[in-house]
Amino acid sequence: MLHNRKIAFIGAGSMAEAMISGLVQSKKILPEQVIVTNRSNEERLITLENKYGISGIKREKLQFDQIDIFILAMKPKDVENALKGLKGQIKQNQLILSVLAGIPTSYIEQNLHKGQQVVRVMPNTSSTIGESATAISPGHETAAENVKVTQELLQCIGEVYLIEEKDMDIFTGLAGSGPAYFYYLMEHMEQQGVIAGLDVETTRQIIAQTIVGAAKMIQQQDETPTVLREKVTSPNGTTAAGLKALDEHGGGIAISKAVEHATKRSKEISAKIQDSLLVSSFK
Ligand SMILES: NC(=O)C1=CN([C@@H]2O[C@H](COP(=O)(O)OP(=O)(O)OC[C@H]3O[C@@H](n4cnc5c(N)ncnc54)[C@H](OP(=O)(O)O)[C@@H]3O)[C@@H](O)[C@H]2O)C=CC1
Ligand SMILES: O=C(O)[C@@H]1CCC=N1
Repeated sequence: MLHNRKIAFIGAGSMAEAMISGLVQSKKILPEQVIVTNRSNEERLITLENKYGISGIKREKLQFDQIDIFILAMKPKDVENALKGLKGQIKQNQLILSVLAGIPTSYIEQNLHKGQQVVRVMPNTSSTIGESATAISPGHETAAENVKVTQELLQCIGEVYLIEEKDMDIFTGLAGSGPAYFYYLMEHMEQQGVIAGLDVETTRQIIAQTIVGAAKMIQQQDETPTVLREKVTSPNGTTAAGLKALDEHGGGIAISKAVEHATKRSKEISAKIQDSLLVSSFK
């Protein structure tokens, strides 16, 4: 299904690079199939071109009619301008994927051609190594075949979950932003290893292996996190002391709040963009 399809990233930042890296590494997508463009940073296009063997093309030189799938990868604040520029260049039968947090498919549909097929997707930066947890949610006009194409494409960068669009905010709070919570946790664990006299590189690898092991236990053993946590925790042992400190310092609440606030921010971005659409429809 993906054979020979041309994929163009509109936006060349962190998320575009993570996806490009995963797609090319998967070998299911050839570098020749991938094009990336941005607003103005030509040096960035050259860097991506050299690193991944794809084509970095200035926007004005992009042959829009040669593209099968566009992936919108700019910040939400830039989407209005980006869509204005795109509308005059694309056709109704070209598939649009959007990775933008908080931007509903309806907003993109209303700013492109009538009948434009749009799929909202939420990958994370682990796409870089083919380990993303990615959600997809098709818009109203999107044919089943294009949902399959999207699934097949994004399976190249990790696991894909087909969800209802109303669940995109919580998915973003859990998985889109999720890697950052684990890196934050790792930063704090690492500090303690170094304070205790370990070298930073060794500490980092020990923590990474500990997290990989715990994640694989959840994936491979039919046990809940609670049961697995209890198995680590000996009465009056080291883990009990660590968990007591986590509880006393609000560790559990802090993690819940991180997910809650990221989810809330995704909803706020949606509300803001929908308000702006409402205002412009009254102009
Ligand atoms: N980073 C992450 O972990 C994740 C991000 N996302 C989503 O991905 C999107 C991009 O995020 P991220 O990669 O971090 O952002 P970056 O700031 O790293 O990159 C944004 C890119 O968009 C380009 N751009 C801005 N306006 C336009 C335009 N009108 N036409 C073409 N390109 C344009 C910029 O080009 P230039 O530099 O030339 O201005 C830049 O290349 C966001 O919407 C975010 O919600 C989703 C999941 C995870
Ligand atoms: O921070 C952000 O808004 C983006 C969306 C999910 C991860 N990064």
